[in-house]
Amino acid sequence: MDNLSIMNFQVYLPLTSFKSLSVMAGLAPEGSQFDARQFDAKMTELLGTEQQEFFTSYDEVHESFDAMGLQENLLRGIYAYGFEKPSAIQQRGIVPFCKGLDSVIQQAQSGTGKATAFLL
Ligand SMILES: Nc1ncnc2c1ncn2[C@@H]1O[C@H](COP(=O)(O)OP(=O)(O)OP(=O)(O)O)[C@@H](O)[C@H]1O
Repeated sequence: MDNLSIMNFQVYLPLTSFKSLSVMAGLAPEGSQFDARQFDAKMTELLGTEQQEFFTSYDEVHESFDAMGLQENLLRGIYAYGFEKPSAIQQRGIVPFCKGLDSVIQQAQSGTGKATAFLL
């Protein structure tokens, strides 16, 4: 099985997805330091701002580190470390991170380069 067939594709969440987290806030266990009212107030404040733009999927695939438009010194570090080609999840996840999207969620089998993508 290759990396692609086991990958659950990344989803980019808009801030509006915090609505569901706000519902979860009511589930904080007794004695928890978590203050659901403060959380709800913060989310209401965030949701009141203009945060309309979001993606539910992301189609761009960068098959080489060169094609990702990374900073020169980062690129040199990657090659100096011995990485020649990004893994499947890296081909899809590094650039959206760099673009500063609100949330990037990726899921893939152990050892496929998730932590490395996050660190880059
Ligand atoms: N593009 C690449 N080329 C070569 N080696 C790589 C590349 N990306 C990651 N690696 C190496 O593969 C190994 C696994 O990478 P990493 O820890 O990022 O995977 P992971 O998906 O986060 O694993 P886990 O789910 O077990 O934490 C590490 O030794 C890492 O240095």
